[in-house]
Amino acid sequence: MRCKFPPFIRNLFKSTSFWQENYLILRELQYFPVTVVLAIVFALLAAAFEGFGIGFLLAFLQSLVDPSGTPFQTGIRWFDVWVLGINTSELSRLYRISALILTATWIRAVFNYLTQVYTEVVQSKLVARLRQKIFEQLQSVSLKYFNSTNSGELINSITGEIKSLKQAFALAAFNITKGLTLGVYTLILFRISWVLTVIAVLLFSLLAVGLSTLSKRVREASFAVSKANGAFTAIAVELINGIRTVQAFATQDVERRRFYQASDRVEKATIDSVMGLAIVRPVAEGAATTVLVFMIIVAVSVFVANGTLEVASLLTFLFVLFRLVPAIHEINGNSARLNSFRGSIENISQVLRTDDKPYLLNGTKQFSGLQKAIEFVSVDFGYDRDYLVLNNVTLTIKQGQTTALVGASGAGKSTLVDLIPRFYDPIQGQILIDGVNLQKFDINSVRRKMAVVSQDTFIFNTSVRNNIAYGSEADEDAIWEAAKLANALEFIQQMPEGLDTQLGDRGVRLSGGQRQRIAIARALLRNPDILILDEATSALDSVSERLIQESLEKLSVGRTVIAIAHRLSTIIRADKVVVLEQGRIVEQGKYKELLEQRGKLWHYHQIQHESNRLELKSS
Ligand SMILES: Nc1ncnc2c1ncn2[C@@H]1O[C@H](COP(=O)(O)OP(=O)(O)OP(=O)(O)O)[C@@H](O)[C@H]1O
Repeated sequence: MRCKFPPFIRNLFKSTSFWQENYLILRELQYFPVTVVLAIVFALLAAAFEGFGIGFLLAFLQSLVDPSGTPFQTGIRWFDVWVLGINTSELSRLYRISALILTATWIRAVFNYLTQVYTEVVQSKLVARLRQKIFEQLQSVSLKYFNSTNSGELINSITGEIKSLKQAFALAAFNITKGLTLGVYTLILFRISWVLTVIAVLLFSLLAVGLSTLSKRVREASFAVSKANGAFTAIAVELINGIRTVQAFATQDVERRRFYQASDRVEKATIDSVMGLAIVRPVAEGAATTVLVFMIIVAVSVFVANGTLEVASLLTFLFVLFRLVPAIHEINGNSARLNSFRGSIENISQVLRTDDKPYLLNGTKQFSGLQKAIEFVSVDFGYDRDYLVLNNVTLTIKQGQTTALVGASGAGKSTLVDLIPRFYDPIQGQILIDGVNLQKFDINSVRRKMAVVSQDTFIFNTSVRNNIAYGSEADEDAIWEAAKLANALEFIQQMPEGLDTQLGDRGVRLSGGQRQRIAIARALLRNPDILILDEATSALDSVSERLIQESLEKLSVGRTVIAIAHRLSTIIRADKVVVLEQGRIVEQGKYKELLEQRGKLWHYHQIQHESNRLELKSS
């Protein structure tokens, strides 16, 4: 079981604006609290030992400058006597202090190492969790979201932006550990001379305020970098996916321009961001060194001159200050770089946000199989609220029957079918399964009883075997049997490695007809209750068509079939034909009856009959 931070710690975090800005990312840290706490504890210990080292250095300098003076003491009796040896000789004390400085330094080095290791572990765990979180987000969000989101931009978020976020986290972790050391330095300075420390803190704070204005520019530029990267990835993905079309249309010049422009925009945005970033470091270094020199002058000319500061203390003060200034440089530089990653952090937060995305509210009822019918009751649907693609659709799809959908391109056939696996939900009306609202069902239990066969079926870049068995745990024999029933046996056997042949990206190594037969074999293994057939629109040769038709008939036996038909010849035997026109059902009934009515179906029939006749004549 995973343990989380106690509620009071979570509430403490939640109230800060930093937390609110980064909440969606930082909240993932709660899933590995032990690692986070260990990283912080090691960082604290490293800082503490840095402090001890410097404390002992002060003792060392005091012993050097004033060997006969009062020996350095911590106030802890046993430590002062046994470890510091306050009752021993000057030389022995010097050796003991040197040994302590060395011990503190080595222990600090070990804790520094552990801090680094643990922050790396936290980073990697955080990034892994964020990737999983994005996966879960993309799985749970409704398909509507993908209609309005560019896949290239999402790819950029999962790859590039996540990588930047990891870098950002590394910088933040570094700053926190350095910040702790800085805190220890300030405490030491405070002990040596509080007046000088107050002056130093004031001056460095002023410096930090000045630098934050510069950092703001970097932060803004980072948003432009993220945006340009997203747009560039989108164009690159589109170019690769559409390479055949680009070459076929000889539009390489247009695409080159688009690609180069997007690439130029990334370059420009990155240069802008880097320019802003580059200013911060030299300005910070120059200003900090000025403060440092000013502090030395004040310390020597005022505090040492009037005797309020011993030479040993001054030396330690300056030593700490010399260590402090580069630490401040690093923190400032890192903060500026961190700002240059703000765009990426914002980008990931945007993907993870749940309040601005459409979600499918899942039901709990388990679907065990269709008993009576799927009913559409006065269903309205539109991808945009102001344009209905389905208008007042009322339809009964009876169990065990074949229902065919016919209509012109764009009439809404695919959309109607997409509402059954709840890719989208109706805007008005409802869909009932055996009299129960579809939304009451656990949607995966419904989807598991469904299969879709179309020429667009997605083929994964893996073997024929894995593509056929996709979503089922079928054994070798069952896969061969499905391939045989799907009339895919012959071409699979002819492939160089049979079932183990890799099908390439999106199945590029398959013909349209072969792809469809793989889809049929896949559907057969799934043994679906409800089968959706989206007939191929592209022309297949008559042998392929016959093979596919034959295997579809085998697949359809005993199932509830919803077929989107483009060729009327394939649906003559359907139990019901539904004619859609501009999202409305204009006719439904048996094929023969509808023809006799001489309505819309008859009209389509005439057109197809005529074109078939012309085709025959020309051949
Ligand atoms: N994802 C989408 N986002 C926005 N509009 C869409 C989307 N898919 C389809 N449409 C629109 O919805 C309408 C119906 O499309 P649909 O794909 O359902 O028609 P169809 O009858 O299946 O057409 P075809 O026979 O050409 O496949 C069309 O006007 C189409 O532009």
